Parts: sequence; structure tokens; C-alpha cells
Amino acid sequence: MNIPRKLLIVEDDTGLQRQLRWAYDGYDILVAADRESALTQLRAEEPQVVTLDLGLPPDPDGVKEGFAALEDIRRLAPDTKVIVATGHGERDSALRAIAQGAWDFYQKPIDIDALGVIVERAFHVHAIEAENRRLAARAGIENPLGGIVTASPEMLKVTRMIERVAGADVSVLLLGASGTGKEVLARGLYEASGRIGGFVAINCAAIPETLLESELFGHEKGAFTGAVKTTPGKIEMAHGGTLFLDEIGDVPLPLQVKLLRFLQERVVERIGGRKPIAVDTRIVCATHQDIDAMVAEGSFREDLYYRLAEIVVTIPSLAERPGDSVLLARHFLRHHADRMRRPVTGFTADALAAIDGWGWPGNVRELENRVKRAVIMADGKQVTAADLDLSDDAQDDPINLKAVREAADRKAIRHALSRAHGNISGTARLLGISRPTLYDLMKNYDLQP
Ligand SMILES: Nc1ncnc2c1ncn2[C@@H]1O[C@H](COP(=O)(O)OP(=O)(O)OP(=O)(O)O)[C@@H](O)[C@H]1O
Repeated sequence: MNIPRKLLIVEDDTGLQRQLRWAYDGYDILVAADRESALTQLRAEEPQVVTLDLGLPPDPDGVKEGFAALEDIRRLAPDTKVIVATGHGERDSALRAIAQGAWDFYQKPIDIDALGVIVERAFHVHAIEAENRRLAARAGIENPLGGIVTASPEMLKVTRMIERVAGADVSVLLLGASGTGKEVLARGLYEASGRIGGFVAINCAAIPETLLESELFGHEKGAFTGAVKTTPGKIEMAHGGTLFLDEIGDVPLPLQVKLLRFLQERVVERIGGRKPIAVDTRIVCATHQDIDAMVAEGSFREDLYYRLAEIVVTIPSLAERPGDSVLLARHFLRHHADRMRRPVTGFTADALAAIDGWGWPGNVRELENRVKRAVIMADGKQVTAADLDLSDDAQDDPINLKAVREAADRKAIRHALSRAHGNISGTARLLGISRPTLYDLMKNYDLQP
């Protein structure tokens, strides 16, 4: 099957538009003069490659609108190759664009031949990646759900459960430590649900308490000082789609009441508004906190908990998914080496051993960050344990079985203690052992909470 090769040119200068439109054979050329129309074309035509002028209206002399467009494209179509055009001497913008996921850049004034080479290479790499994704999907190891990479039975169980509940109209609570992939799973659930509306995410911990209400419920113009225009809330924006409330445990009690009322009546009222607005949305929420304990101590409303947690999915930490750290490390290495165009192709044996042996307290996010940094730091084609900053740990590895077990116990207990903020019951639960067993182990190893 011959797939048409579509190139979207985002450029506000009509002269340049015309020049570029006729410069290349072999592509279907699409043109957009601003962010809005670029996104419309992106949705409708799904071009494989985009050239993006960073100076777009209403900010043709700056880069603000161009970066906003880049972010939108990355979110809407992450596989698309974006080549950014910068003015002469705007090296910083070019580097920033690459860091934000642009595939390449070129400097104006345009050299048609040079740009042609970059564009052709982008199509080539896009085609190879598409083929790889197809093969990986067929192999069935990667992508069981959205972008999830896993081969561990524990995590596959989670992805299957999410696929199963995706189509049902139930609220889902995802429990897992920071960086375990709660947001990826929430997106996977949304994609598998087939709901036509969008996926709207809000991190309740990242927004100051005073602004959270307005962020969730919206406000009318003049509702409070600074409310210069009427703004719909995130709940309203998720109408017809899925609302992802990340860090739900951080919602303060007064707002919990308001959230509960929304869940019961399925209408919202903007701050300062008098008219109830009906909203039909699927709720998915997540937290890294011990929400059962919060309910028990009264800092999280029980009635709200039961509304939000019709299905509870517990996501295992990376340390609880044997084999996944190496699989994910390889995945992130390929991804970042390609994205940053670094000639790094794999890991040394000591790096793989260190990855496998590390406790990964920061889970997948920590792993991705370390691999990304190592891809930048590596001198040769292979990433070493030192590049990953894991070498000390690997060297300290004891060699007799008793000592290995003790070291593993200590490491697991320390990680669990820090994850449960020193709470003994929480730590025992994370480790899957009883409280007395945990006390004994801590006494033996002289560990403090
Ligand atoms: N199984 C996975 N396969 C591929 N990428 C993953 C996987 N799990 C997590 N990631 C990646 O790891 C990073 C962290 O994941 P995510 O943001 O979903 O974690 P989280 O549990 O929501 O974290 P936090 O609680 O800190 O917000 C993201 O970049 C995500 O794409």
C-alpha cells in the first residue's frame, strides 16, 4: 500500500508559502498560516512531517506562538516529525525547540536544497518508526495499552484490567507511587474507552488551593478580583470525554464537598455563575497517598471516596515488575538517542546489571531521566553504569547469598519506608508482610523508620 507523504508547512509569510509549496516534488503539500489552522490540518490530514516557523501571528516577531504550536503538535500527534524554522542567530530557540521534541531545525533564510534534505530524512525516519511500531505491536510485548511498555505479568494484569473497565461507565481510582505511570494508564484507559470528547488532566497537587476551585469549576467574568473574563473549568471542558484528577488526595476538604455534589448531580456551577451546567464526563483519578488511611483519619471524605473508587487499580512499583527496568531502559535509550540524534545504541553489561539491581525509588520517571541523561553523557556507543550514575551501587554488590539477601531486604525496606513516609503499617503493606515481621526485620538490620 502506498501511503501518501504529506508535508504541512506552517508559515505566515505568503511569499515563502508560495516558494515552499512549489519547491518539492513527491509530497502532498499542505499550508497553514497560524497555529489554529495548523492544528486543523494536523487533525484532518495527519501529515508525517511539519515545518514550523516559530514566528507566527499574533506574535510574528517572537517565538511564543510557535512554541505553543510545537507543544500542541507534540501532544496531538507525537509521532509527527516537526522541523522548526528560526531566524538568523536564534540558536537558543532552536535548541529549546529540540529539547521540547522538535525533530530538527533550520535557520532562515531558507535554502531550499538544504531544507529538502532534512525533510526527506524526516519522512524516511518516520516511515521506519511506523514500521517498528507495527512490528512491536505484532510481537505483543510493547504497547498492550497506549504507550505502556511492559513484559511483567503484574503490570500486564493491570493493563488488562484497565482495558476491561474502559468501556464501562464506572469511576476508576489508580493507586501507585510517584512515577509508576498513573497518567499513562489514565490516558490508555481514555483511549480504550472510545469516548469522543477529549482527555482533560488536572494535577490537584500542583495548583494552589485558592486557584483549584476556579480551575475545576470555572468562573464568570467579575466573580473575583482578576476574573477578567468568563472561563470554563476543567470539569466542563471534559464534557463527553474523560476527566483525569491526578493527586486527588491533595484536594482540600471544602472542595471535596463541591466535587461530591458534582458527582451526585452531574452539574457544575461556575464561581459567580447562577446557571447549572450539565456535564457528562468519565472520572479517573489517581494518588500516591495512602487514601484508605486518609479516609480513616478524616482528611478525605468517605462518601467521595466511594464515588471516585468504583474500581480501584493498584499499580506495582517498578521494583515489583521483574525484568521491566531493563526493557524500559532499552526503550528509553532508543527513543532519546533517536530524538537527540546521538549515536548511542545500547548498554554495557555492567550498566544492565546495575539497572536490574537498582531499587528505582522514583520508578519509571527516575529510570527515564537517568537514561536520558546517560544518552547525553555517554562517550561511546554504549551507555555504562557510570553514565547512569549507578556504578557505586553495582560495585558495592556483596557476593555471598546471605549478604545479597540482606542488602536486598535493606534496600526494599528503606524504599518502602520512604514511600510510606515512615508509617509502619503503610510500609508493611507495601512490602506485603505483616507489621510484626517488619518490626523484626528492622530490629535485625538496625533500621529506623
Ligand atoms: N510502562 C511504561 N511504559 C512507557 N513509559 C512509561 C511507562 N510508565 C511510565 N512511563 C513514562 O514515565 C513517566 C512517568 O509516568 P507518569 O507521569 O504516568 O507517572 P505518574 O505515576 O503519573 O507520576 P506522578 O505521580 O509523579 O505524576 C512518563 O514520561 C511516562 O511516559
